[in-house]
Amino acid sequence: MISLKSNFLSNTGISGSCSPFSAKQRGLVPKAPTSLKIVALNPNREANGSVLMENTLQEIRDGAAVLNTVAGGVRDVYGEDTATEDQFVTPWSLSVASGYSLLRDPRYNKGLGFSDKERDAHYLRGLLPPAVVSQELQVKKMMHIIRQYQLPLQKYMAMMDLQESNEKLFYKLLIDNVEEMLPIVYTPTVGEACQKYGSIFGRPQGLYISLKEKGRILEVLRNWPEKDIQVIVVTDGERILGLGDLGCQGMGIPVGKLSLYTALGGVRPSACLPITIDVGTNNEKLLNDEFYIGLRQRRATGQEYSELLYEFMSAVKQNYGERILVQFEDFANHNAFDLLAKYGTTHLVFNDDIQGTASVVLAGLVAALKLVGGTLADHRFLFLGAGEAGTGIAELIALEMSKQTNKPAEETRKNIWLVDSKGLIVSSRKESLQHFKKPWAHEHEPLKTLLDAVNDIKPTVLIGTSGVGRTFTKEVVEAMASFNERPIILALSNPTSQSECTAEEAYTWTKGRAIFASGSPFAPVEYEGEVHAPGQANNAYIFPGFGLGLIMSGTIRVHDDMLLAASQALAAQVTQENFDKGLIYPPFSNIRKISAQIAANVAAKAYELGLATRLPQPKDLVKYAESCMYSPAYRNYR
Ligand SMILES: O=C([O-])CC(=O)C(=O)O
Ligand SMILES: [Mg+2]
Repeated sequence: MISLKSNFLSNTGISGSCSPFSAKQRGLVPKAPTSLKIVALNPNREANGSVLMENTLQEIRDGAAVLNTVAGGVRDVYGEDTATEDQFVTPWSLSVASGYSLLRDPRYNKGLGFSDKERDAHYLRGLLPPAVVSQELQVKKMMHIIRQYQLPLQKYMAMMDLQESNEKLFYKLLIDNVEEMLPIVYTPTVGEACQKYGSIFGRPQGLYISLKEKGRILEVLRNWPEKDIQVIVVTDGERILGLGDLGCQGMGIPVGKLSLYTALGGVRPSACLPITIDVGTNNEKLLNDEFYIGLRQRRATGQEYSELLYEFMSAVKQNYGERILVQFEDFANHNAFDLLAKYGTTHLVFNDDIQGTASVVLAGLVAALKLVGGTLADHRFLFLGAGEAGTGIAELIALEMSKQTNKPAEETRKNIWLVDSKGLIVSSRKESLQHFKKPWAHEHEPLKTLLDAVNDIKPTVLIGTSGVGRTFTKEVVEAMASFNERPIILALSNPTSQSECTAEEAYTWTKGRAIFASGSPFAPVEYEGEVHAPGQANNAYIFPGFGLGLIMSGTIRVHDDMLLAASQALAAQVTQENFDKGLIYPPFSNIRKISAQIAANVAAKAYELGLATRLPQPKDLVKYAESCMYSPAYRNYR
């Protein structure tokens, strides 16, 4: 039996679980202007937890008080109890705030979007000025306000305020203006927001689990008002973008990633839970900052760290079940690989920095082949940076090459070279290398600098995953252009300040010949009369659709083939028109359609591998993905 409980319930003291009382006994018709109730009947009692059921419950949570649509099983009982007594065998009740509290409730608030009828029915008369406006006009007005702010951080804060006051308007605005607003709610601005998180936020946006909560994590999870969570994005704040250890202030990242889960991937907001695990920070500046919001101690490591993470992962599974997706985000290398390996076999986990980035970059490379010719195996790849992103991408390219050529990965890896802070990774360094670098230690004389490596290896593709800005120098880029007609240059580190080179540098130094994409967005560049629009090789293309695919199919484990499936789906979305502009990614303006394609491909792979538990498999997975997507349009509250 599903118990449905929302934050409103805790406000009104009405239980969300099955009640032994009849509809009338429970007084389903609101008498006072403090609360209204919706009763949801189980539309499919035999198949508890079925998609039909979940869609129904989702509708309720997403602001639908108009629920006569699904098999007559769910009814709006505002002012009229139309269900017969025996229909209330297994009811759930959901109370929705009315009047003043409704306006303060971000999930249901519509501001001036409330119609006159709704204002009468929901005790809003006089609480709003008389004008009634459409959601479209509200978006237009908000965009007008946001565009007047000079600083990206001001825009970011305006967006966070909107999310806190009118969630549907926030998502509609974000979806309808995705290319303009992505750099605000996401990289690069979210990086600055994290750096200043302590001073700019008052309201909690996610769960904080610190060492203080050790032994009580399950209890903490249960404090979160939403119960039906489908995806968690969790960070421990140790490597926030390329900005390093921001401790507890890393919370901006899970919050931002999850708002993209909804806006780009259509996962409903109430199913998303941002979490920051606070084991301390080694950032001296934060430790000495009197306004720092986290634990004032150096990072716990070793057993203390693993025990907390183990308790967290166990509590998550215990509370939300086998199908909860946990996305690891911005952990430092030394924990990221271990966590993925440790929990990959027991939980539905996904590391966005290792796997999401790999999938998006592979898609871009596959698309780029249309511009440069050849197969993946015909190219040579050189990375600057051998951490999560670098080795993750390298591994996925090697896997794809090995599938295409029928050669073992040990063989295909030989086309891929990595440079770290000590120079080219070569076999003579093997002993002192971290385990994730070892597969890339090929036979070669040691080379100290990136420039030496570029000149020696002569890569066709240069990929920056170093987290260090301006490391693709003029000499490096010019060298790439000297032996490649169209050098592929990907400067992936975030935010913009950490990008290995700018779009302008890439196009200027290659005399307009580069195929360039970056992790953070760059504006189009004009070079000798021609406009070059750089692509954004950011995992935001992948994780929302990837997650949706896992969730909608009830997948219980992530498999590398699903990353390849996501990659293929994304690469297939690049049109001739995009190629003509030198683009290797489709524009973000189509992202919901793209996410549906990715979700469908990922789900299809999950069914093929026997890892999907939601049966039977829907016939048309793309249509199904689209039908699962959250809509930010206002509902009518009758
Ligand atoms: O957040 C982003 O823009 C991409 C990413 O995962 C990272 O840089 O860690
Ligand atoms: Mg990340």
